[in-house]
Amino acid sequence: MQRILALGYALIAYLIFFATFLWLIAFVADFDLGPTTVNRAFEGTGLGQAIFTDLLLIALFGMQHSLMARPVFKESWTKLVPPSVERSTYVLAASAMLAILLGYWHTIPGSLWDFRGAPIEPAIWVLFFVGWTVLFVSTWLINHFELFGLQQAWFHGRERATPPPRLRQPLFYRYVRHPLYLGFILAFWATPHMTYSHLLFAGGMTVYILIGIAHEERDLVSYFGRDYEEYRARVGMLIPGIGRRAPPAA
Ligand SMILES: C[S@@+](CC[C@H](N)C(=O)[O-])C[C@H]1O[C@@H](n2cnc3c(N)ncnc32)[C@H](O)[C@@H]1O
Repeated sequence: MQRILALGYALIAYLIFFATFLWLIAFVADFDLGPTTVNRAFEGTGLGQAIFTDLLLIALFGMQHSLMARPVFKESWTKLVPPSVERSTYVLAASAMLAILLGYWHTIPGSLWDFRGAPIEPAIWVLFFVGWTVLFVSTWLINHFELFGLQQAWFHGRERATPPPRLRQPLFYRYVRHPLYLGFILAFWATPHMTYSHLLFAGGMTVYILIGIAHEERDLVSYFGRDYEEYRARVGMLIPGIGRRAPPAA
């Protein structure tokens, strides 16, 4: 019974995440499909309050992600949450924080560029969708079901131990160490209409991604050791060949 509950919980967490993620895509694209978009959210507050609120929302989102993903945090809270649904609980918390970010976003008036209707507009949309595609494919290259907590609950249900994570370097991972984050960055910046609202979102999230990479790589080095250090010395961070780190001492 407990195993079926764990699997049901993992599935619900996955579906909630999926729905929130679709909202994120529509939000960034400024498609009126979800409750808000980057340019059609809260209005009417002063500029200072809007910027402060948006930066606070991004910071809260980043803190939840960074804190809950750390091994030391996982170690302590798996005393409360069963390990089989630890990742699903993370996914659920991340979806809640994302929904808060998108739902309470404050629109900022004005724009930096506007290529809507210009010949370059289709190329920008292609880049936008390439970003989401790279991101989605990268989840499968890492391990889609493990990333979203389904594998852990499934293995628990079948009374099998979850296999330990492996250092993966297929396809995009041969050229950059963080293709999934690169996909986010492309999708956030490739817009035909860069409003100041969108600029704050893209800029704030990019800064968070760079901070997240530093934390993630620290954990990857401590888990995979020399293998990750060698990978990091050979492969660029977000752009091929750029952001390689000094090789480990022999
Ligand atoms: C949201 S994914 C992002 C992966 C990667 N940073 C990227 O942008 O493609 C984060 C998880 O992937 C894991 N991870 C990152 N790089 C990995 C690799 N090369 N092989 C296996 N797992 C990796 C991290 O330990 C973390 O649990």
